[in-house]
Parts: sequence; structure tokens; C-alpha cells
Amino acid sequence: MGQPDKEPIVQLSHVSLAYQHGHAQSATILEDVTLSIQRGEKFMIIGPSGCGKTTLIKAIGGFLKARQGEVTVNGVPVKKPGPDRAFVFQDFEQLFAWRTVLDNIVYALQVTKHLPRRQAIDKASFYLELVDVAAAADKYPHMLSGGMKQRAALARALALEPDILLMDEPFGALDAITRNQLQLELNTIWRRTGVTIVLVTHSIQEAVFLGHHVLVLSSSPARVLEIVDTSQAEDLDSPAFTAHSLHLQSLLVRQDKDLIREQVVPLSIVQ
Ligand SMILES: Nc1ncnc2c1ncn2[C@@H]1O[C@H](COP(=O)(O)OP(=O)(O)OP(=O)(O)O)[C@@H](O)[C@H]1O
Repeated sequence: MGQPDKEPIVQLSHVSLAYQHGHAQSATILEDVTLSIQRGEKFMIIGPSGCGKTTLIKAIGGFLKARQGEVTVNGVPVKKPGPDRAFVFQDFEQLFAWRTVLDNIVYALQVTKHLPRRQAIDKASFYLELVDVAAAADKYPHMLSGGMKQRAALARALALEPDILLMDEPFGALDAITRNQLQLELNTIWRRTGVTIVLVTHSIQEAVFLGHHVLVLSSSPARVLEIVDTSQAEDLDSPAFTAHSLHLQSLLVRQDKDLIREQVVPLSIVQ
């Protein structure tokens, strides 16, 4: 696996966060979270159900404001969402239902990057090819399988050419075979684009397979339990893969009964 640059692109410094509803505030969700994400790395986030994984990437995305501490991207404090950060969610219904796949991307490029239509079509077509969904360019979202919808959502996010791709359980609702294919393809896309990927997952195996680093959050309020270097554990049959998987499982064993149930035996990845 290639190594990311040794230069932080995202930094969280003592970030604490609660949800604000008018004058009322929720319980603390993130507590004193400090971490660095290197430019060009694949950074995975795991933790117990409901601990605050989505909250953390939304804070990086600029959708939530820290109550204490600071989130910076490229050294600049994050105040709001920006085109340097693109999201892919678990939900299959991320695309506009009334636009074709191609038009979904063209529209995003026109609104966000103010590209002329011809240029937007060329760029959209390039990224549809890259994620292998060009054949569906003229289809509407309801005509696509779940896997194709996720490919299209990924193409739209990549077409914005963000510095950071923020992915919230992007493969969580897919069948095992499609999920494995998309994991492999995400690695290929990452090699071709070098984009920094921050990905939330419930799967230890996915985290170890894809990640250079895996952040393990504690149960509520979420604190950093450990950041594990998994950059040498891409090979599913390797002792490193099994050792990291077991280590992560042991970290979570008292935190989340859903993760305890997950098998740590390496998946057979479909090539
Ligand atoms: N808008 C909101 N207002 C108040 N509380 C919220 C809001 N959104 C999320 N929460 C709470 O914040 C906590 C963390 O939620 P979050 O979605 O970040 O967790 P998660 O780890 O991503 O969850 P999951 O494992 O289910 O995907 C939960 O207790 C949740 O109920």
C-alpha cells in the first residue's frame, strides 16, 4: 500500500461538541478529541453504536461547531462546509431522483464549481468511467441497484475534486459481494486520485483492509481510545491483518456488543 504524505490535512485539537437546539444543549457527544489526519491517507473511524462517529465527520465537514477546541483543514479553522470536503453517505437516496446520473454530477459541478455545461459533462463522464458506472449515465436513480447508486454518489463526490472525501458507512447497506468489490475499487480510486479519505465503518475488517490508520472511539461521550497504524495490514491472509483485527476487537469488546459479534476471520474478497 502506498504511504500518505507526512503532512496533516485535518487536525482536531481538544474538540468537545454537543448538539445545540435553540438554547438547550444535548449531553456531550465528543469529548477532548485530539487527532491528525495526514494528507493522502485513508483514515478509518470505528466505535460503539451511537458513540459519535457521524458527529465527528460532520464536524470535519463543517456542519457542526465545536463547543471547545478547534477543527482545522489545511491549517484553516473549519467554520462551514466547503468544496474542499465532499460527503458520501450510507443512504442510497443521495442523488436527485428527477435527474439522470450524469445530470446529478453535472448539476453539482455547475452549482459548486460554476463550470460551463460542456466542461461539466466532460468531467462528470471521466469520473463515471473511473467508478465504473458510465453505462448508467443516462439512467435515473430509481433504475439503479444499491451498488450502482453508491458508485454514482462516489463519482459525484470525486468529480468535485475535493481534498477530503468524507464517507459515512458508504458500503454499510450493500450485500457482502458488492461491498467487497467497492472496497477494492475504493483502493484503486485512491491510488489514482490520492484523495484523503475519512471513512466511518462498523466493520473492523473493512477498517483494517482499507485504512492506514484506524481511530477507535470510546462509548459516549466519544473520546479517542487509540489510533492504530494499520498501513501494513492490507493483505487479508497476513498475520498483521489478524493481529490488528484482534487488537481492535479487544479494544471494543467492552464498548459495543454489535462489534463483538463480528467475525474476525478474514473475508474472502472477490477479485
Ligand atoms: N441532531 C442531533 N441532536 C441531538 N443529538 C443528536 C443529533 N444527532 C445525533 N445525536 C446524538 O449524538 C450521539 C452520536 O450520534 P452519531 O450519529 O454521531 O453516532 P454514530 O456513532 O455515528 O452512530 P451509529 O453507530 O448508529 O452510526 C447519539 O447519541 C445521537 O442520538
